[in-house]
Amino acid sequence: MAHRLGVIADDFTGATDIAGFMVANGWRVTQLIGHGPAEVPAEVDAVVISLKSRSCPVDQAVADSLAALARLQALGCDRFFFKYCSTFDSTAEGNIGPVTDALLTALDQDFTVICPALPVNGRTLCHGNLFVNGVPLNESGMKDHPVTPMKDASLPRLMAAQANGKVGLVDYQAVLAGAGAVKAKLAELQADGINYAVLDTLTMADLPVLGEAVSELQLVTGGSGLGAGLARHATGGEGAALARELGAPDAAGRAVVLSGSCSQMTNAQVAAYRQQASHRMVAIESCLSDPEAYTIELADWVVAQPASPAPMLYATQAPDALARIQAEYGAARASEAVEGVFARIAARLAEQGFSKFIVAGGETSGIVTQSLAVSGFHIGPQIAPGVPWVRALDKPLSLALKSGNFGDEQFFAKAQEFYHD
Ligand SMILES: Nc1ncnc2c1ncn2[C@@H]1O[C@H](COP(=O)(O)OP(=O)(O)O)[C@@H](O)[C@H]1O
Ligand SMILES: O=C(O)[C@@H](O)C(=O)COP(=O)(O)O
Repeated sequence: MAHRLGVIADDFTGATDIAGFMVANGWRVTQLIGHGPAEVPAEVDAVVISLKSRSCPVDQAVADSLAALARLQALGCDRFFFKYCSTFDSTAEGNIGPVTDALLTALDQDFTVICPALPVNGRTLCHGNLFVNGVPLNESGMKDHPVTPMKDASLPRLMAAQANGKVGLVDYQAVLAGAGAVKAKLAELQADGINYAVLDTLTMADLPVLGEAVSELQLVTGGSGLGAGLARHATGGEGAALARELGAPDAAGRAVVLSGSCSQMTNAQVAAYRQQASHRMVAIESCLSDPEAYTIELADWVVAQPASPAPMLYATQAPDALARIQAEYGAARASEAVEGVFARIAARLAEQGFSKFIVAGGETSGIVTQSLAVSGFHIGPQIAPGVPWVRALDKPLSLALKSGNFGDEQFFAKAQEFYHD
């Protein structure tokens, strides 16, 4: 019987990111949310479960990930992929280390790989250090992330700080030498008692090589690039067009843009879209003081705007403004308040017939998707690398869930070019 890959993704944009890349490389993929259906179509090559475990308490992240593992096993998966961010979003407490350790233990394994690289979006790995568009991770915009500011670029150090095992490296020389050399290096590291092997990666062409080298591991961990590599190695890229068709958005029904990311790229996207469409800023004071009334006010505003281009609500702030807000209200309190208002607005607009939600931000996408109560997604065409349109399995709703730093400045407008009758 063919193998089926089970993917445990630590946030919703990450889940659609890897699902989109696997579909673009020829795999048939179903994405499930929370307690979705107990069965998936027989021909599915991979099942992706979207969690919201990136920045929750460690115990909860571990429990949710183990529950997802059990569910994937029940769905016939026999190999597993822990998907985290291409910028390794985590802290010294976790959650990448503890979740990886728990999954290894549950699978009775002691060895896996670490590969967040996604070269098409500028995430590369060299000598174990993670770069974003050529800049070390800790000098990139990720140093100012509201929830997981990244202060180091060394994956061996970042992993060692939050996991129990030992970290080793498969350096780029081995990757250049091909899948056989990578396999040999992995075997050597494992024999030396290493538990996690960081995989250097500089180009998209490296990913099928790595996909081949790790295809027999019970558990791999990393970003959507490695997912693309596994699918490409398995299929040679055949079958992608058919898989994409299922998830394209319908022209019927209204759309809204909800931006809760404060990343550099989202700031640029919001600035560009402000020139093109009706827009309104979400005020933190009102989110905190009277979220119910504010939700109604903002949703009514959206409904009153012209339908096309889709109106935009944004909480997006530049780093200095965000720092002021966080100093005044507390980072966790402020972000929860903003997320709560976006969740309520999405539910209210769906009740009023909105059928397309273009959402910026991983946490924001998670809360919006939960609030729309969908059980899972068909994966559609990619608007930008790592951002496919997805269509709910059980209701007429389409979503574009954009990771903070993905897409170019015209992303919000581009997303609206994919509708079909
Ligand atoms: N104006 C704001 N004030 C405080 N927190 C905010 C503001 N805007 C957004 N946030 C919070 O910042 C976090 C951004 O995370 P996320 O949605 O994952 O975006 P990204 O993908 O860029 O990481 C969310 O929890 C969001 O609610
Ligand atoms: O791997 C990635 O970069 C994305 O899939 C992702 O997880 C990004 O997270 P957010 O920036 O929080 O959306």
